[in-house]
Amino acid sequence: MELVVDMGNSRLKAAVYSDSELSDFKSIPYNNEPAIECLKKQLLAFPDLTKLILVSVLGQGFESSVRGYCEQQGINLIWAASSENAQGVQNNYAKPLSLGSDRFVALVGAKKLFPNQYCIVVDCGTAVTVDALTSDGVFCGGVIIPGLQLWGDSLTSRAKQLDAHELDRPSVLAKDTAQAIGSGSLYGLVGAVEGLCQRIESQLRTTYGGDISVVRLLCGGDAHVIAKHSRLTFELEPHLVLLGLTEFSGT
Ligand SMILES: Nc1ncnc2c1ncn2[C@@H]1O[C@H](COP(=O)(O)OP(=O)(O)OP(=O)(O)O)[C@@H](O)[C@H]1O
Ligand SMILES: CC(C)(CO)[C@@H](O)C(=O)NCCC(=O)O
Ligand SMILES: [K+]
Repeated sequence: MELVVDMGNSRLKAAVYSDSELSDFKSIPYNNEPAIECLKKQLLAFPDLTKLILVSVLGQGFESSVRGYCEQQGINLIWAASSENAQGVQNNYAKPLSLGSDRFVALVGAKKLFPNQYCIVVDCGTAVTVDALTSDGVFCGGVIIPGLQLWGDSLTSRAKQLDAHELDRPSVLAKDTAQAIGSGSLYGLVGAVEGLCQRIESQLRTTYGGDISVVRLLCGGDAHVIAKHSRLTFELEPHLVLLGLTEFSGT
């Protein structure tokens, strides 16, 4: 069987890929463990693993560890990474290889779901990325902002009187500190995502024509909560990166 794995900054996300379907979704925080140990534990749970398709934002040292481990265990590893042009996506970043591989793979996933559409891909993880893709599969650029957890963390780590934030009681008329920070984080991020989508859309219309339609896709750990509170319409695809990884299966 094949496994697709997305090694993010805080969490491992994985799914089994067989018969063109994804199943057995997992999202496991690293907590205080090295990411490689977390990955090894997951792999041990699949003794009949034949192929591992993996994307990582964890750098060169992590990549070497994974390559070494897979070689030692006889696991066929496919390392999905940003490139100038692959899987139907043309990467127009100034330095194409410096684009986060998770962003590239998410764009590949969007291209698979909406092959002939302009797309905006919003990935809501530790960081939030908002990326634009033309109907021809050209990645035209995007932005990076802090993710939901970081909005609150940045305040609680820098302001003495701010010590906690709660995201589960959102109100713009919050009546205690934790609720005020949590609500500010949530509605602030929702507003930021909406504003960025609208700016990108108007730029796409200026460049490619006023009559184009643009699909907005939302993925990542906080996709549901952002979709729930946004007034814009999104295609909710929480596993877009894992879906994008399946396109690397034959490579
Ligand atoms: N099981 C969970 N427990 C707590 N928070 C979660 C959980 N799953 C997702 N989240 C939320 O998801 C966000 C992290 O997103 P996600 O899991 O997509 O990526 P990540 O591994 O943290 O980061 P990256 O963007 O680098 O992939 C956090 O802000 C958190 O609020
Ligand atoms: C932006 C993140 C952290 C999102 O996971 C990741 O894609 C990354 O580390 N990117 C490298 C820098 C870039 O994409 O420009
Ligand atoms: K991610």
